Amino acid sequence: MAREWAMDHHQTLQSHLASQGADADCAAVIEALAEAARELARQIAIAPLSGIDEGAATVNADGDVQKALDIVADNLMRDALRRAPVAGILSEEVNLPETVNAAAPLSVAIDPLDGSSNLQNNISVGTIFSIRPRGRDVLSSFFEPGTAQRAAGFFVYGPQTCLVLAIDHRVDLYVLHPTLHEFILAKSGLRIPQDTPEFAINASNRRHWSGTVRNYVDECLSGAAGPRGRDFNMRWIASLVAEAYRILMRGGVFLYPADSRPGYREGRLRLVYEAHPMALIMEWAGGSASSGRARILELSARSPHQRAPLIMGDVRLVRDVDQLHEGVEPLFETSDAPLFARRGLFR
Ligand SMILES: O=P(O)(O)OC[C@H]1O[C@](O)(COP(=O)(O)O)[C@@H](O)[C@@H]1O
Ligand SMILES: [Mg+2]
Ligand SMILES: [Mg+2]
Repeated sequence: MAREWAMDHHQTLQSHLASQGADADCAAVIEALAEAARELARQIAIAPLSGIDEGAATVNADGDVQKALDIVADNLMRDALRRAPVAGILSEEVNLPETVNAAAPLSVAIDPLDGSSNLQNNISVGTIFSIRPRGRDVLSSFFEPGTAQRAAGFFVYGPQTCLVLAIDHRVDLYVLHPTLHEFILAKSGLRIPQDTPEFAINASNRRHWSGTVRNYVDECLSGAAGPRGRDFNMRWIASLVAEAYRILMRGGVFLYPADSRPGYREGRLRLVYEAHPMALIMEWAGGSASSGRARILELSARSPHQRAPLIMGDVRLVRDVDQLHEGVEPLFETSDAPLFARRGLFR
């Protein structure tokens, strides 16, 4: 007999949200996303991942090459959100936020397919989302700090399709049951395991990093004999959702810092639909997320696709990186950049 998750009496996403008294509008948005994710998981499973049949390459608002599945994912997610109580949608794949129903209470920022630059390798990819109250107008919801988020989460399309959901100050894990076709609660109240000596960074960028980041990684690499006094393990999956999932399961720290390459002076990851939702998930699972100089949840974007450095995971490991930044002038980010102010371009 194969082993299965001890799925909590087959409690579905819908029944669990209702039993926990989740806000009805938030629940409707999450359920709409889950429906789209079920279909996206199915399409990923049958699509060519190699890029062979993809036709002409297009680029998104940020200049990233779009894969055919990026477009499929974007259409599925935005179609689903248009049927939910949503005022506006900001998608990685679209230049400007879309207005859906200006009177609706919530707005959603979304990375429809995260990790897609490595899709051809059949690694885990995912969908990241951030649910926020509608601001004075549709645009302004996306320029609030991350503390304004009502809920956030990500789906992983991997060996198992799952949903990690941060809502009402807890983080729950649901797994898509392959025959019931429902997201079933697998664990409520995830907590990041502490003191796991493990870091994740794309070390091929070492020559572009600041001295601070280089110092931190060198200290980890020097192991038990070095200043951190422990042997560290290293991981790099190149898929943010898979890295975040690993941290929730095993602990450790993830870094995508700013570096000196053109276009990377504020890091690679996008603040509103990558760093903000991951930061909420980390904090509500007992961890933290920082840019090295500020708490990610306190940063506001100056433009929809604003980037930010992201260091996330175990509170103590994130604090070690923050401490190395103390008193060191920013090398790449300028301190007058609106990323460091409370509001940005549209105000
Ligand atoms: O290829 P790099 O520079 O290591 O970057 C990997 C990072 O880029 C991303 O793929 C960016 O996300 P998208 O695939 O949504 O653009 C993250 O998932 C991942 O952490
Ligand atoms: Mg992404
Ligand atoms: Mg993406």
